[in-house]
Order: sequence, then structure tokens, then C-alpha cells
Amino acid sequence: MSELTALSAELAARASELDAADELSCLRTRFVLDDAVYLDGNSLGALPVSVPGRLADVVYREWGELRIRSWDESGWWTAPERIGDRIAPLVGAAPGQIVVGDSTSVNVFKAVVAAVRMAEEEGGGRRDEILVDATTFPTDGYMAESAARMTGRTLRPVTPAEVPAALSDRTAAVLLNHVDYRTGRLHDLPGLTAAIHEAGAYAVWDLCHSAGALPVGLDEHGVDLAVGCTYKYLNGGPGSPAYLYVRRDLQPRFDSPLPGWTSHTAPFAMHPSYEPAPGAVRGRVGTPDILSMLALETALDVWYGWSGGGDAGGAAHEAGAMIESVRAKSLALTDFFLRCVAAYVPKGRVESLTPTAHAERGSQVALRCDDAGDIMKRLIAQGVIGDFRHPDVLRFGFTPLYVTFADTERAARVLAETLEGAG
Ligand SMILES: Cc1ncc(COP(=O)(O)O)c(C=O)c1O
Ligand SMILES: Nc1c(O)cccc1C(=O)C[C@H](N)C(=O)O
Repeated sequence: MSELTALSAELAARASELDAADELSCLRTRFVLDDAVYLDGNSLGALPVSVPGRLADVVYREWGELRIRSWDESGWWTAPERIGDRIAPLVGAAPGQIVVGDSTSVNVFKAVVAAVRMAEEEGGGRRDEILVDATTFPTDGYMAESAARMTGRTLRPVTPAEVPAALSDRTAAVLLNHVDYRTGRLHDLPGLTAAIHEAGAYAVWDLCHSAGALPVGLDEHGVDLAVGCTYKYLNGGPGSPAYLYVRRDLQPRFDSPLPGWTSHTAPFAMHPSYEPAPGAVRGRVGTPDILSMLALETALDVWYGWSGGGDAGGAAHEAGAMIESVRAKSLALTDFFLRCVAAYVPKGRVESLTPTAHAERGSQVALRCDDAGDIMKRLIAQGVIGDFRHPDVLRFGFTPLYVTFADTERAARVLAETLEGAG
């Protein structure tokens, strides 16, 4: 037996052991998957088995038969806050602080402008600077730039590591990503939020790449505002609505730059003047996108009833406990992937951009190599689905709800064969 074959047999055996011991393994059958290794759940989560049936019921019965009555009778009108409360335990928030709707981009805009307006209330125009993560997914930067222009502030891009030194009594708000979309680096949300507060500024976090993959602790760490999408680790489907978290004590001061009628305290009174609703409702804009929203609601079932369910409080507790289990598996998967890559791929052929320290790692592994675009095409053709991020990054996302250790070993092995074949 060659050295590589022996190594491969050993890693495959280890994968079997890890899969056998995995307490989340029963959840994989709740998703529609095929023979491919799906490592792109950090871009679009897999389809939960329960969603098509639920959507058919929403379309044929709730819309087709009940029609307009469904806004009340089927709970459509209150869906944004109800589903917000289903997401809340996954990001460490008590109920009543998250509203689902719009895209992440739109929620970034609402959150940043609202944060600046709060800072202005306290310090007038003296707080004239917004800090933004210089390494951010671009949409956050574009939105922050527009928010800065609209509020008459200066936008200053800095890396998360530079934030503490960049903070001053001029800082109004700071917009950061919890996990970097390119490298998979997990930033220090507790430490950075504390530093931002120390400077008297407001912290806005983008949770797109962390929610559903690791505990966030929004309430525990005193985060002011947060946003995130639901189509990655929350498996809500393509274009499923995003969410906005506004900490409870800040809600009365949340002054939305997009005060649509559904955030009015009496939307059906059709008043000419705007009076914001109390609570999370204040973060709404227009009519909720019910089909996507109810698909998301069903997709979130996987987090509830994992080990029996119980009452609402018990279910929230259970979802909170499950995210801890998901985090443990996520780290085990990414550790194992890095180990397999180190074993199979010749030294120097790829360079990992993802930190090895658990405290600094999200739920993806990013590998740099010059021919990444071509390599990813070849990988996909062989049933290993990751993605390519310009100019030279191979990105592999690990969704612990449905990715196995056997998948992980196979992905690394196919990657090594592909890299060898590509010369
Ligand atoms: C960190 C981050 N923020 C924002 C977005 C974009 O969100 P949306 O397209 O929902 O506005 C993405 C991915 O699409 C992202 O990765
Ligand atoms: N939102 C996406 C889309 O509509 C099409 C393709 C990809 C996406 C993504 O989510 C990209 C993702 N945020 C990323 O981290 O690259």
C-alpha cells in the first residue's frame, strides 16, 4: 500500500468515527441533498425537506382559498416579528428585538443611519465619523458610504484590528462583519463592541456569515444594532428576507431613514403624518414578502424540536443549546478539513487564509491559489461544490446541519487530485 493510500484509509476511517459520534447527524435527512459534497451553504443553504409542502399550502390554501383573510387568519401580518423571535435564540437575543424583512443591504442602511442619529442626539455634529470594516462584503461599504453622505458624516474604512486605535470622540458608529466573507476570520464581537462603547459610539454588526453557524451573544455583549441574511446558514432560500436587531432599550430612539407605513403605530388608520410603532415593528418598511418569509419560518423548524421541543421558553432554550452543538461540530469539521488538506495537498500548493485559532475562525475555510477560478470549476464538475472569490480564493463553507466528516475527507481528497491534475 502506498503512503498516500494508507493515509487516505486512515483519514476515511477517522471520518467514519467522527460521523458515528456526531449528535447532529440525524438532521441531514431534513435537507434535500444528492451525492455532491455541498460546501456552499455559506452562500446559499440547502433546501429543507419541509419547505416545498409548506409553500404549496401557503400558495394554494392561504393565498388561493383564504385570500385577503390570511393577513389575519394565517398570521401573515405578524410574521416579521414572529419569525424574528424564532431567529433570536440563535443569535443570543431575547424576544421582541428582531424584525425580519428587506435585504441585508437595506437593513445595513437603516441601522447605520439610525446609529448616527442616536449619536447625533447625544453629541450633535461633533460625532462626525463613521468607521466601516475595510475588508467588508462590498454592499456594506456602499450602503455605509451613502448613509455617511446622507447624514453629513465622513466614512473611514479601517480593518477590524485597527478599530480600537481609530475610535475617538468623533466616532458616531462602527459597522463591522462578525465573520469575514472571504477569509472566514471571526472577529472579536465582545471586545470590539466594548471598545466602541467605551468611545461613546454605536456598534452595528453584520452577522451574515455567523448566524446559524456559531453563537453570537447579541444581548450578552450589549450590541446596539445588528443585521444578517437568512439564506446562508439559516437555509431560508434564495433571496429570503434579512433581519434587523435593535436592542430593546434603544428601540424608542430608533429613527428609521425608511419609515414605511408598516412601521407606523396605526398602519390602517392611514394617517398623513408618521408615528412609529413601539418595539421591533419600528424596523419594518413595506409589505412583508410573505412567500419567502414563510419558507424561512419553516426552514427554521430544524432548530426546534431537535430533542423534544416543549413550550416556547423551552424551545428557545433548546435552539440556544443547539447552536453550541453546531459550533462544536463546525470547528471539528473545519479542523478536520485543514488536517486532510495538509495530508493530501503538496506543501505550498495552497495557502490557508482562515485562522487556525478557534477563537478566530468562522465556519468556512478559504484557500488561496493562483488558479483558483479554474480549480473551482473542476471541483464542481467532480461533485465538490464550493465557490470562487475573486481573484484567487477557493471558499469552502461547512454547514454542520448537513455536512458530514466523510464529505469533508472526500472534498480534501478531490481537491488534492484536482490540484495535481491541473499541474
Ligand atoms: C457579509 C454580507 N453582507 C451582506 C450581504 C448581501 O446581502 P443582501 O444581498 O441580502 O443585501 C452578503 C452576501 O450576499 C454578505 O456576505
Ligand atoms: N446573495 C447572493 C446572491 O444573491 C447570489 C450569489 C451569491 C450571494 C451571496 O450570498 C454571496 C455571499 N454573501 C458571499 O459571501 O460571497
